[in-house]
Amino acid sequence: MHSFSVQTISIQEDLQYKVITGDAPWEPLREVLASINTRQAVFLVDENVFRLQDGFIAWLSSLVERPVLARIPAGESSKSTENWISLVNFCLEQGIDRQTPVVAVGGGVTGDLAGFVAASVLRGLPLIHIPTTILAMVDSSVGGKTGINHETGKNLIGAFYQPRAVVSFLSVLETLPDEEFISGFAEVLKYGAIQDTGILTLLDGRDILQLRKDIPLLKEIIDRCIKVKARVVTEDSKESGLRMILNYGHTFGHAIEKVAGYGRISHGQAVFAGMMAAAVMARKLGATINTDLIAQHTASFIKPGLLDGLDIEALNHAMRSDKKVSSATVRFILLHEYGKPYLHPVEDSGFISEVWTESFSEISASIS
Ligand SMILES: O=C(O)C(=O)C[C@@H](O)[C@H](O)[C@H](O)COP(=O)(O)O
Repeated sequence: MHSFSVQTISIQEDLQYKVITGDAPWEPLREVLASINTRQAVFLVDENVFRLQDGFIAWLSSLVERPVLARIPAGESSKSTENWISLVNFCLEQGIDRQTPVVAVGGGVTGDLAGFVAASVLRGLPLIHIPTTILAMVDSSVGGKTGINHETGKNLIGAFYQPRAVVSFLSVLETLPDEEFISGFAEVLKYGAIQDTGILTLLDGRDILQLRKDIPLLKEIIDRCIKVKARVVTEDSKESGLRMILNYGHTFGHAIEKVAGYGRISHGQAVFAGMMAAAVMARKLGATINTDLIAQHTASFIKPGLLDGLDIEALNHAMRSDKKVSSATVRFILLHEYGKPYLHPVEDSGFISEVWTESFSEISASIS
């Protein structure tokens, strides 16, 4: 028998990249594109951005000699194998090479799908994220999680694939619909719950939509979220441990999205409900948490009836495909207290069902 060893240090392992936010950071974006030294770029653009920001798209296209653009339909159901292969085909029809960057312009759905296209075409094209929603700016564009959904569950097909840069044009938030603006704040509240509890204090007693008018505070909150994410992903890029805390509310939330049918309940709404359920579970395990710091925002996320009719057995079944599952046991991110998250395995599905029932009742009571 012969054996040989291979030591791999891929560009993805050593990649350090900037996450830039600004009203209109055109110069940093030009520098990123120039560093890739290519005349062509593939822009994969959220259809809502095309509709609401056609001038912005025209400017972006003008940054390269040979831009090619494809639209990505809005909504979580766009994260499908059909759309993935359609975009792969589009890229391969453009005469690209391994230096041709994919530029993802849009929200979380666009970033996840376009990121997975970049990760898979020619075994990896340079990726630049230009997030246009709060959710994408503070969360999905940072950290390299890319992928699409499977009938079994959310984000079950994908890759860890880091971008060359993330460049956020805060000016595009002006046309972001209120519902999308609020949805991204589920991830903002998540960062407050798991690490930067000052974020919860900043939002305490505020209507989230007020922040549309308080730009300095909005910028501070966005930067504080990115700072938390950048630190966690730097410490644990492949989610072997610490990074799981970023999944707070998601074990419940992803099950809600799947059972409701992708797109009926937004990721933000589902994660908000998931954080409420995680707080119920933590309380039942003995934690004393002032849930009002999050619960006070319930009416912004959950409209009456939104969660009605979700079958608890189906929710429990959907959880079993969560990527934090180990040895067939579902594992939750819970809080000892705000800022102190931990990973907790639960084998008793009856206990999980009780948590669903109690949290849906609490949510319903707080919005009736
Ligand atoms: O970046 C991470 O790690 C996260 O878990 C961030 C989440 O907010 C985000 O929604 C992510 O896409 C969910 O990841 P998944 O691995 O649970 O599919």
